[in-house]
Amino acid sequence: MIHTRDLTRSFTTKSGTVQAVRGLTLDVEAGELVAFLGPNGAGKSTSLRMLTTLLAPTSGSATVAGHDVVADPHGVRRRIGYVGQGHGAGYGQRLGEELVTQGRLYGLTRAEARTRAARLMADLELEGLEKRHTSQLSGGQRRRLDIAMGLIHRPDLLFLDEPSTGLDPHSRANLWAHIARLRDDYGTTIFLTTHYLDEADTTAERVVVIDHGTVIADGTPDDLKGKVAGDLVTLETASEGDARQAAEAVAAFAAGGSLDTSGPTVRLRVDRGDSALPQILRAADARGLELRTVQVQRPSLDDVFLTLTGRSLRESAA
Ligand SMILES: Nc1ncnc2c1ncn2[C@@H]1O[C@H](COP(=O)(O)OP(=O)(O)OP(=O)(O)O)[C@@H](O)[C@H]1O
Repeated sequence: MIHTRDLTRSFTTKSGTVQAVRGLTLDVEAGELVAFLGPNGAGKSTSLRMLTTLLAPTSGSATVAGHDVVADPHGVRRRIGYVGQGHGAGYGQRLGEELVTQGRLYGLTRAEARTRAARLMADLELEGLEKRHTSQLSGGQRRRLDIAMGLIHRPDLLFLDEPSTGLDPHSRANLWAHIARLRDDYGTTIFLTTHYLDEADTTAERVVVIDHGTVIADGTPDDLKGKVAGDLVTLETASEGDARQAAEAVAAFAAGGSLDTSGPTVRLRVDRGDSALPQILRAADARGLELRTVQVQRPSLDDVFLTLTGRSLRESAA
């Protein structure tokens, strides 16, 4: 559905050339729900703008929904929906009219546009708001209207740029449920950016992390947590001296040497907590060390992000 090879984009500014995207190579298959993550300035928007034909690449190639973004931008546009960060809907119209007008712009007949609008209003819980002016909608309703606008022509692929930003937690949860359902009910491929890693974690089955214009990680949230951050094992011993001994005993299990002690507590990252734990317990036992508590925590996607980019996405969003 999306195939890019060495896609680059640079900008010439007064102070020199900015390489916004450098060699993006990516394959997304039909029906995937992919979260595209990266710190500020990583090149997400520039990539999205190239994939949606709003910006020409400097070099490299990309086919989106079967059409080349440079040779056949109209072909791409007919098959995709794009919901940007700003609101797509105008302010003067009523919600129902807005959707029908959008459908007409995509070449649907008025009857088709009406049927489709009614269906989308039902799917996105906008029923009963048909006559409401778009300026009188809540943030969540507006965002769902934006998504309905992006879907009116039944695209195979939907790009969403920060779909849930600015919404309260309840509306965000609702919106994500809608997004996941779109994929499940219609097989729509979804490619989105977000600053909410916990939401990407629960909704997207694939996460692509970009930094400095290139992909630095690509996998399921679980893969990335295992490979990149590792599980955190916390051992609570009886004393600081015991902690030092325990640290020595278990040092060999720490992935990439990530082990620290603080007071009677030892913390280490391991590739897989479930298989490392019995070995850690045996090693402590062999030295006659008493462990008061043992905890294994799966890392969050934020831990993965921090390990990969040296920045938390929350910091970078601030
Ligand atoms: N029109 C432009 N002219 C010059 N530089 C640009 C232009 N657009 C983007 N850039 C630069 O390219 C780099 C990538 O920007 P981009 O907007 O793609 O990042 P992003 O990952 O979307 O960031 P954010 O999360 O802040 O939206 C940044 O250094 C940015 O300043």
